[in-house]
Amino acid sequence: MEHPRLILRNFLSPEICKEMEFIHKSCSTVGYRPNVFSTTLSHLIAANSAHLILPIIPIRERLKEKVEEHFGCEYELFVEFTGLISWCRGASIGWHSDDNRDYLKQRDFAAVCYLNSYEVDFNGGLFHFKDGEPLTIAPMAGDVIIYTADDRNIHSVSEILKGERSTLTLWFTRNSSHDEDAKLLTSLSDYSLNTPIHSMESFFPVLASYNMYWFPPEEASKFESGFDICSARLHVLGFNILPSGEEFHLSTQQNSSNFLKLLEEPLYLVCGDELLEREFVNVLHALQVVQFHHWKADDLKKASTDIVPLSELQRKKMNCMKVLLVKDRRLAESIFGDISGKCSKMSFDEFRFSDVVSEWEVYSFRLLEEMVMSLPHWRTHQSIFTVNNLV
Ligand SMILES: O=C(O)CCC(=O)C(=O)O
Ligand SMILES: [Fe+2]
Repeated sequence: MEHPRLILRNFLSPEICKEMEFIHKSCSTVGYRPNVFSTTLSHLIAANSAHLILPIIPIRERLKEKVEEHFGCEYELFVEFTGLISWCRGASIGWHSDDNRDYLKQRDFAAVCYLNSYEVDFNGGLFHFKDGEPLTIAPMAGDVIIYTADDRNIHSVSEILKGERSTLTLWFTRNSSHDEDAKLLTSLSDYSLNTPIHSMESFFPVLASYNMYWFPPEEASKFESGFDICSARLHVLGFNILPSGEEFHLSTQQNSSNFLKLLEEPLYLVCGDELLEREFVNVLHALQVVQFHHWKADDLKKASTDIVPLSELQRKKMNCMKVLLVKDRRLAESIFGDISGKCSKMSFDEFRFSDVVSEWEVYSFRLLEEMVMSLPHWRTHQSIFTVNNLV
C-alpha cells in the first residue's frame, strides 16, 4: 500500500511559531480529550479576539497550496478545521486515521505544524506512522507533516511525559459543505463592529462560558478540584490576580463558585510582593498581556516605575483568589510548568510593564485594523484569505 505523505522541515519560522504559541497560551480552552487544550478560530471570535485569526491566515493559505500541489488537487480543497492544539502531561492517542468516525468522513488531508520541539519543550509525544517511511517523527518547531486522512496513514502519538507540546493543526476537505470559512463568516457577521474601531473595547477579550477554562473538564460543574487554566497559566509565569472591585469579601467567597464571576471583572496583576497599578478588564486581558510579554520579553527589557508594594489585605485577597482558582497547584504546575518542572520567576522589576501593555495594544490594534479592512473582501468572496494591498 502507498502512504501518501509529505514532511516539510522549517516550514514556519521560529518567530511565527512563537506568535502561534502566544495566541494559543492566551486564548486556549479545555480541549476535546484529556489533558489537551485547544484554541479554535470560532473560539477566538467568541472571545472578541477575532483579530488574532489574522496571523494564522497566511499559514493556512500556504499549507493549502502545498497540499493541493503535492496531491495534485489544485483549487479543489477547503479548510475543514483550523486549531491551535496543545497536549500536556498524560495526553496520548493510539493508532487511528483522522477520518475514522462517521462525522469525520469529510476529512481528506491533515497538516500538523509543530510549534515547539521534542526534548527541548516537552518529553514524550513522538509521532508514529504504523507503516511506511518515515516511521517516527520527533516534532521540531517549524516542521510540518501532511498526510491523507484515510487508513493509508494510520498513526499515533506517544504519551507526553513533561511540558506542553503545541501544534497548529488543519484538516482539508473536498466537500464544500464542510468549509470552515463559511461557518466563521457567519459568526463574524454577528461580530460587533458597532464598537468604534478606535476604542480599546474593540479588541479587549471577553470570556466565553467559564467551564471552558476549568481543568479537568469532568469537574467543570463542581469546581472542587483542578484549576482555572487562565489563572494557572499566569501562576506558572509567576503572576497572580487580585480583583480590583469591592465585591470580593474574604469571608463569604470561600465556598461558592461565584468567585469565577470575578474573572470577568476588572482586576490587577500581582508579581511577588508587587502590584501593578494598572487595571485589566478581565483575566483574559491580563493573560494576553502577560503572554505577550513572555513572547517579547527579550525585546522589552527596561526599568520599571509603575509598581507599588502589596498591602496586607491585598495579599490576603490575592492568596484567597489563588486558592480558589488554582485548587490543585501541583497539578497546574505539572500541566503547564516547563520541562525542567520549574515555574518562571518573573518580576515586574525587569521591565516597564506599562510599555508591555501599550505594545500589546499596538499589536492588537494593528491586527484589528487589518481585519476590519479584510472583512468586506472576505464577505464578498465567502472565503477568508490574506487581502493584499490594504491601504
Ligand atoms: O499532534 C500530532 O502530532 C498528531 C495529532 C493527531 O493525530 C490528531 O489530532 O488526530
Ligand atoms: Fe490523527
